[in-house]
Amino acid sequence: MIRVGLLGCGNVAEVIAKDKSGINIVALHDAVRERAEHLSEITGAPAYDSFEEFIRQDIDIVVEAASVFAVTAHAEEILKAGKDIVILSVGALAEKEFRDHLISVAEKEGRKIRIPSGAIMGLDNLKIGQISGITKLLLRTTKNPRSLRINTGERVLLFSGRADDCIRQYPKNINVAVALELASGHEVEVELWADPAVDRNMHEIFVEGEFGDFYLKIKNNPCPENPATSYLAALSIITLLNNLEKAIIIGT
Ligand SMILES: NC(=O)C1=CN([C@@H]2O[C@H](COP(=O)(O)OP(=O)(O)OC[C@H]3O[C@@H](n4cnc5c(N)ncnc54)[C@H](OP(=O)(O)O)[C@@H]3O)[C@@H](O)[C@H]2O)C=CC1
Ligand SMILES: O=C([O-])CC(=O)C(=O)O
Repeated sequence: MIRVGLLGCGNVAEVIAKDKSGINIVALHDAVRERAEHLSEITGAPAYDSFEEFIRQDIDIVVEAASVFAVTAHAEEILKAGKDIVILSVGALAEKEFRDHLISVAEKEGRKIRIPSGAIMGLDNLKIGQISGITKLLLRTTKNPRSLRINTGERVLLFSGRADDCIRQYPKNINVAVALELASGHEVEVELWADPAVDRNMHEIFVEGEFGDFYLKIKNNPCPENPATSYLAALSIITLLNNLEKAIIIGT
């Protein structure tokens, strides 16, 4: 059974920890000790105060659900320790130099970097952009101002531009833009809106290309303790882990 280490023990990790589908969590680490200890009570897995101690454990795959900064700080070491990694804070890979370096480390070590679909649908077939022309790729994300930690009584456009610039400004809110970019192999135009009238995290994706066009709108329920994070992101990781060893792979 695959041995999973959780790097980051916040909202997403708690949903994973409480899942009953048989995920084998063997080690926990969080910058905030109490959070790792809380998940230790739920899972029975030990919580490690230091990352170095955590990564020495007998783990097959580390699930990162911490922060963009955690990926920058630890992803290379995780791969070099002989473990695969699931990266939810995929915004860390917006920087091409870092991304290429990490991929070359994974290749050298014979390990895999897995990017879950996270808070959106449609990432699977968008990979056709790697072999076929895409002429438009726009992500319009709308969240309640509370999620974005701002105060406004009306709908307001906070950002319009490139994904790498947006994730630099909103590292906890727009990882999906970078996931879209990596899947499709194309730059994504990003709009980030704050709207007090919405209570769910909404992502609209507009794509046009040689294949035709599609429009996708998803209205995500937030995680219980963190309105910025969609519950779907945690479900996406649980599903990824459950499918790792299956003989049939569904979706592009
Ligand atoms: N790709 C996608 O579609 C999605 C990506 N995300 C991303 O997933 C991540 C997890 O989300 P969520 O569970 O809601 O976040 P939370 O803030 O609830 O939990 C993250 C935990 O990780 C800790 N942490 C942060 N950096 C480090 C580090 N370097 N080493 C150890 N622990 C660390 C945090 O501590 P502290 O509070 O002190 O920082 C916090 O306890 C976020 O980066 C979020 O932006 C979320 C949803 C969708
Ligand atoms: O959870 C969401 O809706 C999306 C999100 O925070 C992110 O992409 O970082």
